[in-house]
Amino acid sequence: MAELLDTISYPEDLRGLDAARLPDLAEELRGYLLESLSETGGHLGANLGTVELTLALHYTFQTPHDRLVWDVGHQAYVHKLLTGRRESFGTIRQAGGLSGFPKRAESPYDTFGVGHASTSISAALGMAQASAAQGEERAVAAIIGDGAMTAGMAFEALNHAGDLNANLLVILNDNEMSISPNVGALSQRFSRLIAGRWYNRMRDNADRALSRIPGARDIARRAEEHFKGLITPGTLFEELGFNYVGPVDGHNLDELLPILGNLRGMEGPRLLHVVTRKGKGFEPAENEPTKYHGVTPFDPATGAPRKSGGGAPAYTKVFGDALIETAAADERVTGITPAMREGSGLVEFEQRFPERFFDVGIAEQHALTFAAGQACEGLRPVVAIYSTFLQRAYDQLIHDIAIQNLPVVFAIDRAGIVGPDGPTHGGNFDLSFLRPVPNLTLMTPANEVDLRNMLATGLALEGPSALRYPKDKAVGLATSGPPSPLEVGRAEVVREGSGGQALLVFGPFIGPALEAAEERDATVVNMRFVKPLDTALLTELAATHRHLVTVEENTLAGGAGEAVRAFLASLDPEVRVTCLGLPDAFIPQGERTALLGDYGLDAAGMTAALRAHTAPRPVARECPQK
Ligand SMILES: Cc1ncc(C[n+]2csc(CCOP(=O)(O)OP(=O)(O)O)c2C)c(N)n1
Ligand SMILES: CC(=O)[C@@H](O)[C@H](O)COP(=O)(O)O
Ligand SMILES: [Mg+2]
Repeated sequence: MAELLDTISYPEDLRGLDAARLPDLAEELRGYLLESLSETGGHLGANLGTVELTLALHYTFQTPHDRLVWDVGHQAYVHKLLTGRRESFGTIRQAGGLSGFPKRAESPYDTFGVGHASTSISAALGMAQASAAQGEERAVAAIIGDGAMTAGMAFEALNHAGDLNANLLVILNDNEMSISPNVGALSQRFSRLIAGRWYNRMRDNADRALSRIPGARDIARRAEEHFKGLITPGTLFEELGFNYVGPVDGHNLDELLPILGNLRGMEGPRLLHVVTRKGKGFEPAENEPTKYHGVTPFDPATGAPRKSGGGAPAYTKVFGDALIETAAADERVTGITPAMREGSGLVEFEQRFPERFFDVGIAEQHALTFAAGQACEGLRPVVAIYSTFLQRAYDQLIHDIAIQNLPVVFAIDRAGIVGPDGPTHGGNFDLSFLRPVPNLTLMTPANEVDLRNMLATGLALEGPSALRYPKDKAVGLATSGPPSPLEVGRAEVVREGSGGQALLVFGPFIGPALEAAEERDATVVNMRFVKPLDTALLTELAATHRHLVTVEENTLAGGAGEAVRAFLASLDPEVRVTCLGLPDAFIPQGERTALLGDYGLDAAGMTAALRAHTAPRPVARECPQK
């Protein structure tokens, strides 16, 4: 039952409640989250951990006039439930449904579109500065987790906020977790502080004792500030110009409400350090916060997933196993992840090679240049990174790695369509932004055997390389034998056809391509390398094939198909090239297989492309006479 929650559609309804009712509402929200997400899946742990904080924020801040900017935004489901989206909450992360992250187009309460970490303070600072410049009286708060606080961008923003002396509240939601347990020196200091709650009790006891001695409290306060500086990171924030308050219990509304009420009215940069528990109120999630960071539909009674895995391993696991095999054979190999140990398949690698595993936190730029430094000293670093998050370190890839031609291997996961996470997490662009980079070898495995061999290929190169693969199960081939290097720039003819047409696939499309090739007796080629292209094979094909269809799970703009088309245009303009890939758009959220079909990246789409060959060539439009 959620009789209180049923009365709340918007924050003004919430603010009409007596504060004493809020703990009951918190419990109803937790029950609602568990029930709904047990059906749909989603980011469970972080949302259970921010129930009270979200209530307190919408209760004390005059939203939407006041601005709340969520960092990453995966923890903003309660925010959505309280801002007019309870009825549609069951559609979250599904095609046509609510986004899993705050999205400006979705609600005026969603002040900034997020999904990638560590942007909230910058955006909130921009809003605070603009509001002040326009004479708008409004409170602005960024809510950032301890994981997101490990990114350099967060400190760039703190530094600037202190410089501007901006009216900005930063709320650090510290649950000692990223997706994995949080990493970094700052996180360790936070943990000691939280563990050191004795610090607060000791201070309160001393305060009471000294209050009876005139003047003693001032001396003690100064001593305390010094002492606090010795053991709390609050000093770090205070050095950046922030008034640090905390740590406070992020589940205690009696603490949160007055503190947020006071901080809202204060001026200048303030930072409230809030301590929460990821997964709060649901024992399985409290006990295994990493496992319950992102969940598929589950049994709310036990937390067990409704559907078990099974079938061929995901490419992520194929990569993780191959990295272990290559590292076992070559002690120079290291594995580096920017805070995505589980998602990138490195859990077992860390267990096998703890001294060669590096989780650098949410710090993609640092991850790449750290790898560059390792490579300078003869190591063979492998950076395991999602395509979408690699976007954040593009300059490091070019400037620190490619220009110096350093042997860093990029194992790019979640390439192409990601599904429920939607546009902010799409891996649509990596072929386009990597192809122009000199010195870089760019590979698209078509199956698990290719993936293993391409890892070995990259590790054998003296310069940078990248292999990219989707969030999907592998095709299920036997992977006997150790990963072994391929001949760089050589494609694999999978089917010899005599119909004068060919399907050239970049990635795991051989199955649907073979299906589509039957009807017209088309040739099927596993291209394997986007860079360098197998131009010798393309030259050979062009002599006997008058229509080539390229297939890639990447935006067409600047993609692999364009490389093929450019080469053939220079060779024989009469050869027709049809490119299948993603449009010039951000791919919406939805179910991955359905989305692949929507864009013709399946057997039906390839068949249609081959059939179109008989269609008359589009007549070039007459250029209008000047
Ligand atoms: C730039 C970037 N890198 C990685 C991620 C993947 N990611 C999503 S949430 C998360 C952990 C965030 O930890 P924290 O900010 O502490 O939030 P919590 O889940 O603990 O509430 C990570 C690494 C991301 N969203 N953005
Ligand atoms: C919020 C965030 O960025 C991550 O939790 C991301 O959703 C993980 O994606 P996967 O579920 O594909 O690992
Ligand atoms: Mg955290």
